[in-house]
Amino acid sequence: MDNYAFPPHFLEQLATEPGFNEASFIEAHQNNTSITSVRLNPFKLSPLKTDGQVAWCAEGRYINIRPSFTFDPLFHAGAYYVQEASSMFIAHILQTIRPDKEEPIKVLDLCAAPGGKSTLLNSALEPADLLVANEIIKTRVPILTDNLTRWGTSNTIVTNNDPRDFSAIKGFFDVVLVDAPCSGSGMFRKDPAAMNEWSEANVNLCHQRQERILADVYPAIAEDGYLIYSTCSYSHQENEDILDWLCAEFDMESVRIPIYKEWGIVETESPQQKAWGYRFYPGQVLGEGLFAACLRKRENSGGSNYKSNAQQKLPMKEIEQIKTYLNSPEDFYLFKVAEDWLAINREHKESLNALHRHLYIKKSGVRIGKLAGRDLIPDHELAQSLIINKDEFLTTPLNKDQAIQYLRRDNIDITIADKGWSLMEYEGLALGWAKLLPNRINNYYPKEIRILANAPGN
Ligand SMILES: C[S@@+](CC[C@H](N)C(=O)[O-])C[C@H]1O[C@@H](n2cnc3c(N)ncnc32)[C@H](O)[C@@H]1O
Repeated sequence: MDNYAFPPHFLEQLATEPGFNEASFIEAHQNNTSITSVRLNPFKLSPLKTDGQVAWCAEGRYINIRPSFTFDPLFHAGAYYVQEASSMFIAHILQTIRPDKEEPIKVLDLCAAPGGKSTLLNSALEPADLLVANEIIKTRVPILTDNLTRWGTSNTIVTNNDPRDFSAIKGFFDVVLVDAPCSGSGMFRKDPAAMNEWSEANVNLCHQRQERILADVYPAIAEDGYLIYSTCSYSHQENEDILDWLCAEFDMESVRIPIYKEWGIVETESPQQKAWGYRFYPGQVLGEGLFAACLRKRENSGGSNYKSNAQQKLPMKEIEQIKTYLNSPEDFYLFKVAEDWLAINREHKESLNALHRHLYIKKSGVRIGKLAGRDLIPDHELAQSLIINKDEFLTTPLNKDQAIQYLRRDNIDITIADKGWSLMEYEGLALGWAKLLPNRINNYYPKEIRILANAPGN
């Protein structure tokens, strides 16, 4: 942090926050030891070596020495997501409000790219639950879809909409996460240059935008449904003041989240409505700055009947063929978008139809591929999914060097005798497809996500 200093008045304001420890906060920002953490994919077990447990998230792990994730095939296979530890607290909130998983729920992650909290939420959901991950900025949608594709589940829909578009689907979601765009002071340690860009004027602008986003999405929350609100800012205006505004403006009650003292998280109360919030300060927690809170909606915003049995007419013969590529095909609703076949958990057919009427859908369930006569041209999503019936395809195990060659779309140093579409695997996890031919291998790893960087040390 040598060439950077906290913005004027920043520390004075923070010093007035109950539970804030100024000395440990300054030290955590000066000693330059950044903390690396990852979250394991519960659906894709791997031999990743880690060094410690994140206290508030079962799948969260610390890593002492930050490796090059770009050059780890397990990362590309979706075995884990590199995520700052404090953010993983959102899973603890979800578990608190949903202790049993009897009734399926619909969850919206409204500000979702690049997908850290979407994959976090998704890990805690069952196939019969639905996750809609939305991102307003079009250019940020591909990273979100790529990360969800790697995660492998088939109960997600990705949309590219403004929050106001969700006001049309009244009472649709049982849980809405608004991980709001904010002034970002919680990331000063990871990105000290952001200190020079921070301003009180921007905090005020963020506050206004946060109110607008929340007001827009509020009708989409079901009666008795939950709003989880989070920022990576320390500013009162973006945190407790927003809770006061939500409780005053809408019929919402604050939900208290159980925490252990050893976690180092500070519980706060908003000045007027006494709504609980949870603050994470570097130096006091093993993570970066975060604010999170949970509110329950008490009113009914109305909402129409979202049932729709609209069904595409599709050739039975093709459906039967597509089913052979899936594990438990009876669990899925199969449909087509242009020439591509897709599968989503059967329970989500009506939701998909309802959302389709109001939103721009960028990904739904798993894209299986195109039929070309009696052959399938398989999609990358199918390779990385949990629903693929691997018995229908060849598999080619790769060592680490070969996996990196594959992920670069380079030629792979390997001798093969087979012919046909093959899953290219590393440590038992699929990276993507290749077509094995008698004298060469056609590498079908998607160009857009191939490794471009030079290997460390080169
Ligand atoms: C804090 S980031 C989200 C990080 C993400 N939840 C994760 O865990 O990976 C906030 C997101 O809000 C989006 N955003 C920016 N302006 C917005 C707006 N007016 N309405 C909704 N989302 C917005 C940004 O593009 C960004 O992806």
